[in-house]
Amino acid sequence: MTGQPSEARVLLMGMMAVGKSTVGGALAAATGWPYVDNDELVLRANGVTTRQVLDTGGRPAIRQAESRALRQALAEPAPLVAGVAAGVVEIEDDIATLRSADALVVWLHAPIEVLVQRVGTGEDRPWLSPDPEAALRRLAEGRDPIYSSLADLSLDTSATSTGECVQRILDALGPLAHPS
Ligand SMILES: Nc1ncnc2c1ncn2[C@@H]1O[C@H](COP(=O)(O)OP(=O)(O)O)[C@@H](O)[C@H]1O
Ligand SMILES: O=C(O)C1=C[C@@H](OP(=O)(O)O)[C@@H](O)[C@H](O)C1
Ligand SMILES: [Mg+2]
Repeated sequence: MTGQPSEARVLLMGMMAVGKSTVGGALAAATGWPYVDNDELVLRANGVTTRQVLDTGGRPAIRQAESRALRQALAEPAPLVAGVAAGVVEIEDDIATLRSADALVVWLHAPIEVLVQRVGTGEDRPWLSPDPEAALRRLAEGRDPIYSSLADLSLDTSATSTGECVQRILDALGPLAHPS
C-alpha cells in the first residue's frame, strides 16, 4: 500500500535469490515476529507443497496456488513478515491485492549479474534452465516496473547488507515497529 499500514505486516517481494528469505528471517530474529515464506504459505493455503504444484500443474497451477498464498499472508494476524512469491506480479488480481494491502510492501532488488551468481546453475529453482541469465533477464524485464510501482520501500540487496535492510524496514514502519 502507499502510506502507512495500520498494523505491523511486512510483505517482501522481488526476484528469486534476491534475499526475501534471508531478510525475512533476519527481520523476524530482530523483532520476534513470525516469518512465513511463500513455500509455507502455499502449503497452508493449498495443502500441497510448491514442488508438488509445479510438478503436477505447471505454471498456471503455481500462479493460482501462490495467489491463494498471498491472500493467506494478508489474512494472518499481525505482526507478520511474509515472503511472497516472485511471480505474483504476473497476475492482475494479485497486483490489485498488493496495491490495496494493509501492509508495508518492500521490493528487494539487485542487478541481474548478482542474481545470476546467487542462483548458480539454477537447477533447484523453476524456469531457469538451460540459461539462468537469459531467464532472469526476461522475468525481471516484465516484473521490475510492476514491483517498482507497488513498493512502499525499495532496497538493493547487492548494496545494502541484510542488517541494514532490516533497519530500513523498521525505520519505514516507524511506531508500528515499537508497539507501546
Ligand atoms: N543484503 C543481502 N540481503 C539478503 N540476502 C543477501 C544479501 N547479500 C547477499 N545475500 C545472499 O543472497 C541469497 C538470497 O537468497 P534467498 O534469501 O533464498 O532469496 P529468495 O528468498 O529471495 O529467493 C542468500 O545466499 C544470501 O546470503
Ligand atoms: O520467479 C518465480 O516465478 C518463482 C520463484 C521461486 O520463489 P523464490 O523467489 O522464493 O525463490 C519459486 O518458489 C516460485 O514458485 C516461482
Ligand atoms: Mg526464498
